[in-house]
Amino acid sequence: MTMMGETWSHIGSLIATIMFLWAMFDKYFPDHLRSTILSYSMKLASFVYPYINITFNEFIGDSDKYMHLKRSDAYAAIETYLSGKSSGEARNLKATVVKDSSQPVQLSMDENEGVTDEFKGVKLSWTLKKNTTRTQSFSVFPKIDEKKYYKLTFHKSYRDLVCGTYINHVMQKGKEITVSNRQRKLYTNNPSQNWEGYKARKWSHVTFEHLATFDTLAMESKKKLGIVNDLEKFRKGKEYYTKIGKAWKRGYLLYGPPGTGKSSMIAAMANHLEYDIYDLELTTVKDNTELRRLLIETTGKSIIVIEDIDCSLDLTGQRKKDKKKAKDEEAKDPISKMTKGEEDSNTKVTLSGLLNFIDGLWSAIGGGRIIVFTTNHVEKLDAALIRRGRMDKHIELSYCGFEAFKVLAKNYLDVDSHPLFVTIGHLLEETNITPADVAENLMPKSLNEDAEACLKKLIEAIKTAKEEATKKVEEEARLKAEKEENEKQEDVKVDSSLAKVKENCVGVLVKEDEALAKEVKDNDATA
Ligand SMILES: Nc1ncnc2c1ncn2[C@@H]1O[C@H](COP(=O)(O)OP(=O)(O)OP(=O)(O)O)[C@@H](O)[C@H]1O
Ligand SMILES: [Mg+2]
Repeated sequence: MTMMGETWSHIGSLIATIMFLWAMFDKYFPDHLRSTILSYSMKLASFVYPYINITFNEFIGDSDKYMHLKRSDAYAAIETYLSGKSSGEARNLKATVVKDSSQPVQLSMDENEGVTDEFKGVKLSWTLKKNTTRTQSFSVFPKIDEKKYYKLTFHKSYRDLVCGTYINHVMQKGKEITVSNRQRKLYTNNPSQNWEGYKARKWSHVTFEHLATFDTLAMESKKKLGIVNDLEKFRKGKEYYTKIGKAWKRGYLLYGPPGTGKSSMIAAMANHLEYDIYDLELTTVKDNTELRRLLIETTGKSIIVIEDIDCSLDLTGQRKKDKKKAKDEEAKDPISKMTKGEEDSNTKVTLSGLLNFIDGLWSAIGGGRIIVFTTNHVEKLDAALIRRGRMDKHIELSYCGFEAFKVLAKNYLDVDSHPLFVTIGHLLEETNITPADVAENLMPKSLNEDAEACLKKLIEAIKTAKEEATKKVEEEARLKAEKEENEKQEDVKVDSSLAKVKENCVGVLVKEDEALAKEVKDNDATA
């Protein structure tokens, strides 16, 4: 279609141009005849060449001002969309190195090559063209100006389909391919003393390569499905959030004992949504201003994580502690404290600072953002920090149940069932053991260790954990009883000393009374 189309295009254009010029410049043509000829020349051109061409330039903007030229998003999307088709069809290909992509070398068709595409049964043709013009510049050598563009050619009867649906489809698919090829990043914040200077950055990043997914995550399937659905709703909810006038963000609080999968779940979320992760280490953030500067630099489609929020900062006690410290210091040096006290509250990341940024305007910039806090001690957190609306979903990651064990057995040993599963099921009902410990025991330590050996190893580990837990409970009960006994004895001691004191007091009082009575008697006698 391309070669033939090109030929007919030229013939059609030539005939139409001749007729057009003839009608335009022949002064003997009356006006009405001239317009009839013009209309017929267009129809003839369209009959000879019934195709429509659309061009997409590589650069958009003011071509006289190179600084103002911008690579067109549409061109980039078309290039990505066609890259798969080009490598199969085109004979001359061009290889480009793409940074931060899972496919670092992208193949696209070279200039003057063409590929065909099919959409809803309609055939379309794409060609890559280049216009080269020479412009005189101040330099001795003329400047060569190259303009590349994609040309889309299709039959005129599909104008509505192509303009209405196909072009959008190409843009969307192109962007989707870019996103799926893009390697995701794990960012960590740099201490602020490294923010200034050449190439200084607030965030450093590495390629995010955690392999955890919701399939490998061990937890009850119903709970897992609930979380996946919630994430899906969020991902597709851009319009909904816009409609209700809320920033497109969602907060998750993950809580539970160490080794129950909080960090693994964050990785699974990022892999599911194909989002980047910003791992925010709050202890290295000096104050609220720094926190704001860091958050403003985060991009959309990302998960901002603050792990162990209760340890990162004493968020609840911070203000109380500051006040106490301020009071003590003020007592020692009242004058200097007048200013220093105020300074203190500004030189820390405070709970209210953190809340402001979670709710703040920055979160509305760009694409969707997820904020995740993790903690081992949910009871320690300030209610304001985790109230619904800030942390929309609270997810408890808990000890390993039978369902979670089955996921781990499948992951680590590739077994769906085994006679030992029954024993393990009973033991797990009675024992608190983390998925991390179960996983550790299920992992074969040598080539000779088969599934059964690993399951037996796990049974032993659960039994040991059970015994240790029983011992711990007994020890705790013993300590409690001991403490109570000590307290009782203390009480008895206190009571007896109180009684002695009372006795002494009574003795003293009686003596005083007797002395007083004697004095009165003596006085009376003298009188
Ligand atoms: N629910 C789980 N599903 C699958 N693997 C798990 C799960 N929980 C723990 N693991 C395994 O244990 C390891 C430690 O888990 P993870 O780091 O996610 O725990 P955590 O809850 O974040 O612990 P901490 O509170 O100490 O940060 C993981 O690398 C993973 O192999
Ligand atoms: Mg963790």
